[in-house]
Amino acid sequence: MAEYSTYGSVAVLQVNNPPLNTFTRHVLQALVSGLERAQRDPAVRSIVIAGKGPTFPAGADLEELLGTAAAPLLSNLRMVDKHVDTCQKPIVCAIHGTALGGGFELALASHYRLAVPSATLSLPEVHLGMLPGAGGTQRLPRVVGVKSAIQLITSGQDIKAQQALTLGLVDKIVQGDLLKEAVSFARSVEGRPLEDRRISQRTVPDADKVDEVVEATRKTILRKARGAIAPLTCVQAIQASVLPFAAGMAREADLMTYLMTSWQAAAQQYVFFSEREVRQWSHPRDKHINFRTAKPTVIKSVGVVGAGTMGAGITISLLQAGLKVVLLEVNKKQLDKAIAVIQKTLRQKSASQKMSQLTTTMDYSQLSDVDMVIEAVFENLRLKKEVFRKLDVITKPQAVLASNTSGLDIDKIAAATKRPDKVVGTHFFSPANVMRLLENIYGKKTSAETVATVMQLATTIGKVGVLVGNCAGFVGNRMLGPYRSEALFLLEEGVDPQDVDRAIEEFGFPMGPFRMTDLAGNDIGWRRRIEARLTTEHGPPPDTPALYRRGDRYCPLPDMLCLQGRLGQKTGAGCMMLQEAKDDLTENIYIRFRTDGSVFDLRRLLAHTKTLEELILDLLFADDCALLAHTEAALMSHHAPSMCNRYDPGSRTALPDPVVLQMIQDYRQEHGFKKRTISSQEIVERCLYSLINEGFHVLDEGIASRALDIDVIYLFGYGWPRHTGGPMYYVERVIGLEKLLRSLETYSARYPNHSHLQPSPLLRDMVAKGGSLAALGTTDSKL
Ligand SMILES: CCCCCCCCCCCCC[C@H](O)CC(=O)SCCNC(=O)CCNC(=O)[C@H](O)C(C)(C)COP(=O)(O)OP(=O)(O)OC[C@H]1O[C@@H](n2cnc3c(N)ncnc32)[C@H](O)[C@@H]1OP(=O)(O)O
Repeated sequence: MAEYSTYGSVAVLQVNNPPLNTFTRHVLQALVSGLERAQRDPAVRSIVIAGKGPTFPAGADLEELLGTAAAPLLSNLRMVDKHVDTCQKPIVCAIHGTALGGGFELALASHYRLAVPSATLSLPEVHLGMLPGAGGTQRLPRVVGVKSAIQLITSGQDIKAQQALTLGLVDKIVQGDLLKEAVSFARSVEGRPLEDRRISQRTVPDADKVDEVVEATRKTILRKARGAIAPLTCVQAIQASVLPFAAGMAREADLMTYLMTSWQAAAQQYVFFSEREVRQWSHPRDKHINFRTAKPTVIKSVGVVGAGTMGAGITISLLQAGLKVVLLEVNKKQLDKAIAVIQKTLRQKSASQKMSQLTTTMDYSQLSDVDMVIEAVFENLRLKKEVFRKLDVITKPQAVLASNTSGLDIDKIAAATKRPDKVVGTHFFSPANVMRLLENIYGKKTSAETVATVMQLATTIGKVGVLVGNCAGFVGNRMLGPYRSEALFLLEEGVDPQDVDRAIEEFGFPMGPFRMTDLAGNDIGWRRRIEARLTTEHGPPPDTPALYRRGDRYCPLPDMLCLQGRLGQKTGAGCMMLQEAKDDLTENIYIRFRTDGSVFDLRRLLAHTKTLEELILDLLFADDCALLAHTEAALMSHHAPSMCNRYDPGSRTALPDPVVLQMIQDYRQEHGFKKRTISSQEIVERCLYSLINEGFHVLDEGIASRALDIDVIYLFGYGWPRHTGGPMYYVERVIGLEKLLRSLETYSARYPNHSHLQPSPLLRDMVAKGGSLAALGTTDSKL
C-alpha cells in the first residue's frame, strides 16, 4: 500500500495501489505509519513520497469517498496532510503521471515538489461536484493567488509540469530517473529551515484584492456553471484562504460537507463512472455477446467517404489517434477544402506529422486495402445504399463498413451489401473531432466482432462509445422527437420561442430547442418529414387536417418557416456557400464567442482579411467548438434567415424576431388557439418528461440496454447538464419515478392526442413494483 525503504538518510514512501494509486483509507493509514516511522528514526533526515507504477496518486478513491468508508478515509487523509505539513524533516514529493485531487493536495502540503516533464497536476474535484477538500482551496491561492486559483479550481484544468514550474507549484523539473533525483535532492536539503517551505504559513499574494476578484469572476462562473453548485462553492472556499490557515481549513471542511452531501455531487460521480462503464457493453438483445466475449478486429487503416464537415471531423479524429486514413471525396473542390481544414486543425494541435498518415483521393479503388470504411455522405438512404454497394465490391471482404448516420435504417443500408454482418452504424456528433459521443448502432445481422470493433474504435479515438439498437433516430434523436414536439405545441398554446429556450437553458442546457434548431438547420427535420410524407415541399399533403397527422397532434409551424426560406441553418454547401454569402453581405453579422460572450462584427473582421472563406476557416477551427456553433449560426442566419432569432448589433443574446412572433400570432388566431400564460415549470416538464418517457420506451424495446447508456448519450451528445446526472438518473434520483408517472398522467389526460405523453408501460410497471432504473441490465456495476 505504501512501501517503506531507506537510502542512507532518506526514507522513501512509495504509494502502491494499482492502477492509479488512489487513496483508500488503508493506503492513507499506511502513509501515516510510514511517516511516523520516518519521524521516529533518528537516522532518517529527509523523506521522499512517490507513486509506484504509472503515476503519483490520482486522488481519493471515489468508491470509498462515496460509500460507507468515507469517514475513515477523510479523517486519514487529513491526518496524512497534517503529518506532512508539520513534519520537522523535509518532505519531497516526486511527481510523475497524474497528481490529481488529494494527490496534488498531498504534494502541496509537502515542503518540496519535483516533477518529470510529462507529469500533469490538477484539482478536478469540481467535475465531481466537490471541492479540493484536503487543503487545496487554501494552499493553491497561497502560491498562485486568488485569481489564478479560482480559474484553476473552478475549471479543474490540467496543469502541465512546465506550467506548474512557472506558477511556482513545483520546484524543479527532473529529466532523468525521478526517484534517484528525488533522493539526492532530499539529501541536499536536509537540515535546512522549513518554515518558509510550508505553504500553509504563507500569505495569499493578492489578498487585498480578494473581494474585487471574486466579484469580477462571479458572473462568468455562474453562467458557465449552468445550475451546478460546486463552482461557486469552490470560490467561497478560496475566498477564505485570506483568513488564518486554520480558519480557512475549517471553512473548506464545512463547504466540502455541504457539497459532498448534495445530490449534485452524487450525480456527477455517477457521470464519472458511467462514462467508463459504457465501455463494458453488452448486446441489448443478447447478454452473452459483450465486451468480454466479443473480440474486435484490429483496425490500422480507415477509409472515410465524404469530405463534408462530418467527414473532415471524423478524419481529424482518426489521424489524431494515429490511424492511417484514406479520405475519398468525388468533388475536387470539396476535397481541397477539407484538406485545408484538416491541415489547419492538426497544425493547431501541434500534430502536423499526422498529415503523413492521410491519403486523399477521388477514386474508390484506393479503398481496396483499408481495414474499415466510415461513410459520411449526405443523409439520404438512396445515396448511402449506392455507396455501400460500391464499397462492398471494392473493399477487402473482411473490412468493416460503417455508416455515419443520425437516424437512417442500418438494416436497409446493410442489405445493399453481401456482408451485412460487417455493416454497422457509427453516429458521430458535430463537430466530429470535438464532440465526445459516438453512438454505435448494430443491425439485425451485425456480428459480435463488428460491434466489438466499433466499440474499440471509440476508445482508440478518445470517444465515449455507446452501443444501441436500430430504430428511427436511434436513442438520442428518437428521444429528441417528443421534446421538440412539445416545444412546438407550447408555441401554439401561448409561449414565444425565447420563453421555451429560456426555461430549458435555466434548467442547464447550453441551448434551448429553438436556438438549437436555428443552429442545426430547420430543413433537416423538414426533409425527414417530407420523406415520412408528413408534409410536402409545397405545403401540407392534400386532404390532411392542418394540425393532425396519423391521429397525433402535429404542429406545421416549422414546415411553414421552411416554406418561407427561414431555414436558420447551413444547407450542406459548407464554405462554398459561405463564399457566395460574401457577395450579399450588406448588413452587419455578429459572431458571438461562447468562451467570453464577446461579439464581433463579421464585416469589420472581414475588412482585415482576404476572403470570407479564409476568415471562416480561421474561426471554425480556433480551438473552441462553441465558436464554431455561433459562427455558423450567425452566418447562416444571414444567408437564410434564422428560424426564430436575430442577433442585433452589440447584443449578446439571441433576440426574438418580430416577423416570427407575428407569424405565430397569426397562426394561433387562424387555428383558434387561445394564448395562455404557461409557467417555466410546465415548459420544462412537458419538454423533458416526454423525452424521458421515450427513454423508457427505448429501454423497454431493448434499443438501449441500460439507463446509464441513455444518460451518457445525452450528457456527451446533447448538452444535458452534467450536474443532474443525465435524463434517466435525474428522473429516478431527483424527481422520482412516481412523480414522473403522475405528471405524465396529468398531461396526457389534458392532451390525449399527444401520444408521447402517455406513460410508458415500463414506467408504470416500475412504479407499481418498486423497480429501479439503476438495476436494469447492469452487471458488475460500481454505481
Ligand atoms: C460526509 C461529509 C464529510 C465532510 C468532511 C470534510 C473533510 C474534507 C476532506 C476531504 C478530502 C477530499 C480529498 C480530495 O480533495 C478529493 C479527491 O481527491 S476526489 C478525486 C480526485 N481525482 C480525480 O477526480 C481523478 C479521476 N480520475 C481520472 O481523471 C482518470 O481516471 C485518470 C486518473 C486521469 C486516469 O485516466 P485513464 O488512464 O483514462 O483511466 P480511467 O479513467 O479509465 O481509470 C481507470 C480505472 O480507474 C478508475 N478510477 C479512476 N479514478 C478513480 C478514483 N479517483 N477513484 C476510484 N476509481 C477511479 C476508473 O473508474 C477506471 O475503472 P474501470 O473502468 O477500469 O473499472
